Amino acid sequence: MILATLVVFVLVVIGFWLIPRVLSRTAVGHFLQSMWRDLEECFHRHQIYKIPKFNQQMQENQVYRKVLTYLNSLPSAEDSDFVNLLSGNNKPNEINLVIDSANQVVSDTYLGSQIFWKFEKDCLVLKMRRREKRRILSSYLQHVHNVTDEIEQKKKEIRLYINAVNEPENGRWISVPFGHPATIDTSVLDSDLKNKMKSDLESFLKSEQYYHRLGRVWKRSYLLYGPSGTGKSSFIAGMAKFLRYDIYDVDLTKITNDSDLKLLLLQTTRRSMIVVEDLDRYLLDKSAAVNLSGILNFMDGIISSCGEERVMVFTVSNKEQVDPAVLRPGRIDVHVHFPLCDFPAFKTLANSHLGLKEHKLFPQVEEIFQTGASLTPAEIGEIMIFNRGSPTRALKNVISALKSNTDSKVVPVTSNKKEEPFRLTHSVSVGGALGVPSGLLDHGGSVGLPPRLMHSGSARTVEESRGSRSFRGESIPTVKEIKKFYGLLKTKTSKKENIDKENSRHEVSVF
Ligand SMILES: Nc1ncnc2c1ncn2[C@@H]1O[C@H](COP(=O)(O)OP(=O)(O)OP(=O)(O)O)[C@@H](O)[C@H]1O
Ligand SMILES: [Mg+2]
Repeated sequence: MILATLVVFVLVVIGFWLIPRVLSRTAVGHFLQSMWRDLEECFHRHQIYKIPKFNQQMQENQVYRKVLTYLNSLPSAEDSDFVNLLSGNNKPNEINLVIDSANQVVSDTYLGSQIFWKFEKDCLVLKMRRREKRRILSSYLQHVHNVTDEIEQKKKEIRLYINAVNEPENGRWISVPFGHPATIDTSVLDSDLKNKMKSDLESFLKSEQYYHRLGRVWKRSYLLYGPSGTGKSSFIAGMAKFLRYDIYDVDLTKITNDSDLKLLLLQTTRRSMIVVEDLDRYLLDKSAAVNLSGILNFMDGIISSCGEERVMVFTVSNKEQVDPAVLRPGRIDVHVHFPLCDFPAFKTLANSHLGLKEHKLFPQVEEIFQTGASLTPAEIGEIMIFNRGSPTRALKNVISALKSNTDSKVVPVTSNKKEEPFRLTHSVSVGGALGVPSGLLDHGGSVGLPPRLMHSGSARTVEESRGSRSFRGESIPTVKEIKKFYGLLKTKTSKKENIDKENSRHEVSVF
């Protein structure tokens, strides 16, 4: 008797444990579940909303499109009975799951409430409990809108816009897909600084409500400053990719007057990055079509006249030469300094360009950096790329170029400007002074330099060739020569080079 009771008890326990598991994995279970759900819903009054595919003018209803995108992103979409597998629009290798629209019901949960979406012919039907609609309807629709926006933003192809001469058919901007490979992570900068920039951009993206609560327009401005070839433009590419914003690259030399500049800005879209490169050089040009007040109006005016969700980025070689009115808090929110290469940056470049984590020549390189020698990351990067077949030769050439830089150094241009007290400034300084080793080139000094650079100025000296540094009778390339050789030089205008080379500090100042 006791044994029989025990057996029954064990069977009951197993039954209770087993049956739900079996049911949850079988079609019978699925059927029973949906029956139960329908039965439960029978006891509630429901509110139905229809979202037609087309509006009264037979144009696509944007709400329908957004809801469809939202539904396809739900985890329950994957579990729905019929799912189509479709290739991506511009990416044939990508496979997307898309709910088959034939009479399917997709359920969603929001703030603890069950919501049902039904696909009908040319419309979507939203069903929710009537007593809950007041509590959740508007915030649920806002949630659908936000999620869809985020998905579309992620999928969006970034475009680069450049201002052309006015063409009535094409407008002021000509655009191309933006395929620059640089990211914030590939920039050789102090990692703390990169993280600060990322979190600054991230918090900007999430701050719409915050800005509006303060009565401020949702926008942020950045000043990237540092010598030519320190990675400012590449960083802009990284920022745009991080934000997934289009870039509007304003070429001020094509602007005819102040109102022309304003009109140009009116034709930009939200969620875009407006970039003005080399602002210092433009402001110094007395024949420029737009003067300082025009630029200030442009910096402020964009906010009110062209909408929100904009990031503005200005680059300058030398911040000291820019009128303080341009840089004041409110016009520029964040200052980012792009320094010359220091030893840690050199090691990062050696790792990424040559695959070197350590090398017997590193101590020599470090010593030379400690003497105060430095080159731009662009200069060091190009030497490494050119010699990537032989890391040792690459390092020897870097050492030679650094040595020549120390030899040809004039009195450092230093700034006495004091930081304003309320700035949050992050600094990483480059250190000391040590001797430079000799006899580092194994194949006659310039082996390993790009061929164009080997004979470009071999007979010239520093005095004869402005900006070209002489080393053992051979010319060491300037960044401009290297860029020209690799087709990297912009045709715009000549650049004032390496003005504040000795000021090798990373800096982010947040106002
Ligand atoms: N900090 C850096 N990190 C990674 N790459 C860099 C860095 N600095 C320069 N480079 C490389 O050097 C080249 C030139 O850089 P970039 O054009 O971004 O410099 P820039 O500061 O904008 O110069 P300019 O003021 O002359 O416009 C690019 O190929 C870039 O990849
Ligand atoms: Mg640049």
